[in-house]
Amino acid sequence: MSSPLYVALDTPDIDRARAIAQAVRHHVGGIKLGLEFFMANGRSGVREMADIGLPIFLDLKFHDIPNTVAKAIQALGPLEPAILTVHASGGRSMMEDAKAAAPLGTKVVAVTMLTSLDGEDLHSIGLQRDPHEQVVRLTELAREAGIDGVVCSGFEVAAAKNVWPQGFFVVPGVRPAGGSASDQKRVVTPRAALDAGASILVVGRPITKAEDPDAAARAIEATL
Ligand SMILES: O=c1ccn([C@@H]2O[C@H](COP(=O)(O)O)[C@@H](O)[C@H]2O)c(=O)[nH]1
Repeated sequence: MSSPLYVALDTPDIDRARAIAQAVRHHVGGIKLGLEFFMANGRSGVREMADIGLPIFLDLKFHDIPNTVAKAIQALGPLEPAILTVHASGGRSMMEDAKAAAPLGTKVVAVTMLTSLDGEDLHSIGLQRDPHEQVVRLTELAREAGIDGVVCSGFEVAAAKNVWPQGFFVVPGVRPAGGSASDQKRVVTPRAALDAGASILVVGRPITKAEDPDAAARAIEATL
């Protein structure tokens, strides 16, 4: 069985991204490429990374009207990413159209509440729910829209799975015990995220900023 650990290669430097991917390739299940990488390297950069042979998670977090999101996803179709992301707060129609536009083998997952936010942040944008309620509500909406799963923190994944037992659950905001949270606010350990029901874990800086990324990935894998 392939590892549930996906490494987030958040760099605009494709040579660096390739070098880290090559170093950790035997200890991760896939590569996550986000906005930073995509804005610098575009579709050809994604193709080059796909040549390494690991599944590609293209995390561009689309959030726009349904037509625009669907057309953007159609344009990415030839890349056939294993996973791509939209924001659940874009609404049910947008998620439905995103799924319809995606290649058959691509999982479409919706970000519920960014792991860099906490309850106070929710209130500051006018939402009175707590993170747990917000994640559960948007998970229900994503399930109703017929997409494949959601992104949430390790704190809410068990509750999300409870309302959607067949869903696919992506958990970022993952830190080895004692690791620096940086800009993340809802953080759990890899083991805790998996025990709570994560389908895959996304880990970036604890691996990419380590002196020895391969050793860091191995150490995380050993806890799973
Ligand atoms: O809620 C979310 C959704 C996506 N992310 C992405 O995951 C990685 C996390 O990187 P770290 O360096 O391990 O913090 C990053 O690419 C984010 O864009 C997230 O953190 N939270």
